[in-house]
Amino acid sequence: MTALKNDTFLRALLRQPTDYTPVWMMRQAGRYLPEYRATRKNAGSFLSLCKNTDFATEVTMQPLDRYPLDAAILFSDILTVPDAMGLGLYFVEGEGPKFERPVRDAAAIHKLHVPDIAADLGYVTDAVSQIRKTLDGRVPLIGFSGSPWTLATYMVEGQGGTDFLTIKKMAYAEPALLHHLLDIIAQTVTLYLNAQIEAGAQAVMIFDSWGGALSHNAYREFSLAYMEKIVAGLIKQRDGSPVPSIVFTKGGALWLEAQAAIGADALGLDWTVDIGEARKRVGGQVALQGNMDPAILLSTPEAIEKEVASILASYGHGHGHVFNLGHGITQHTPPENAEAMIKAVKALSPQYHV
Ligand SMILES: Cc1c2[nH]c(c1CCC(=O)O)Cc1[nH]c(c(CCC(=O)O)c1C)Cc1[nH]c(c(CCC(=O)O)c1C)Cc1[nH]c(c(C)c1CCC(=O)O)C2
Repeated sequence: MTALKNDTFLRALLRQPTDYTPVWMMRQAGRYLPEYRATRKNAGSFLSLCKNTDFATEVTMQPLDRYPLDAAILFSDILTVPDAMGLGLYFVEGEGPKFERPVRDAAAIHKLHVPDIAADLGYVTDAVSQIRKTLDGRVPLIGFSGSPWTLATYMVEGQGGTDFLTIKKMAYAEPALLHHLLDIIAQTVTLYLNAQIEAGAQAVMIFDSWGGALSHNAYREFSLAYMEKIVAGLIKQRDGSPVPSIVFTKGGALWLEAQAAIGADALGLDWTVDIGEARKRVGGQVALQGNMDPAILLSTPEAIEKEVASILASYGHGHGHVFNLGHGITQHTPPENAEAMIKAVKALSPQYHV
């Protein structure tokens, strides 16, 4: 494989010196880009974009061809994992992801097993290999998965964005049953991330999008403990290079100290926390990724530059910061506003690295 021409992102995750603060955006390949909407139309649906290697590669590259980003992220979805477990993923336009066969009781959960990654998720690792070839060392490729807790919320509730009462009732009334489910998912996610690493992923991110819905104690028991197991099970690249890991609990900024102790290299931050404060709390242990409110990208280039300057200044001098949004970019973002953010990071960050 070609040597990396730009390893700024990987160095920042390992808190090594860089010349500037690297930047990428969660959901950087997506509906805010007209070229994404065109490819999606050709593919017919979002899932056929994910399942076709050429389409997945094409949309992964689209934001990189437009902007000077420092990382690529595999185009896929966290819900490929429960789909591979047989739950029947589908998308309803305007309503988001759903499952035909949610697992709500002991009978359904006891029927689940760890899928055969090569057979059932081979389309994902094929995409990883093809994207690596297409990138040709331009920037590193991020592989990803959902956290066991976040995947379990979709599997038990049957859809996202609910009040989580079905799964929370299970957590409090039948904790052993939920632990059994989380354990199967954690085993699957470990194998899945390692298969992505074998196929060429150079960093991995675990999206715990719904961890913030848990209580202080339940978060540790039902979400963080499983992410800790996964991180401990991750392998290195074929050539022995480390694969930095990023753990992102949306709504989890109150618990950064606990997150910093699980062995991941970096923590993702949403916009509810001041990044300078977060650095004071955990910066000696982990790199930090974040944390601009994606809604700021709906404003003006001037407002965007001001916010970029404020986040960079708050993190301050030194290494270990990866600039990103605090959650995925929204589909209503004007592409030129994303460009204004990326350019501002490139222009304003070198002063913090001298
Ligand atoms: C919770 C979650 C999901 N998927 C994901 C998460 C975790 C991150 C988060 O909290 O947002 C992760 C994800 N989903 C997608 C990526 C691709 C890589 C990237 O560019 O970051 C990643 C990393 C593509 C996608 N995943 C999805 C889209 C939009 C699909 C489309 O083209 O219609 C994209 C680009 C679909 C999806 N998939 C999911 C949701 C809630 C939706 C949105 C549904 C909607 O808005 O209609 C589940």
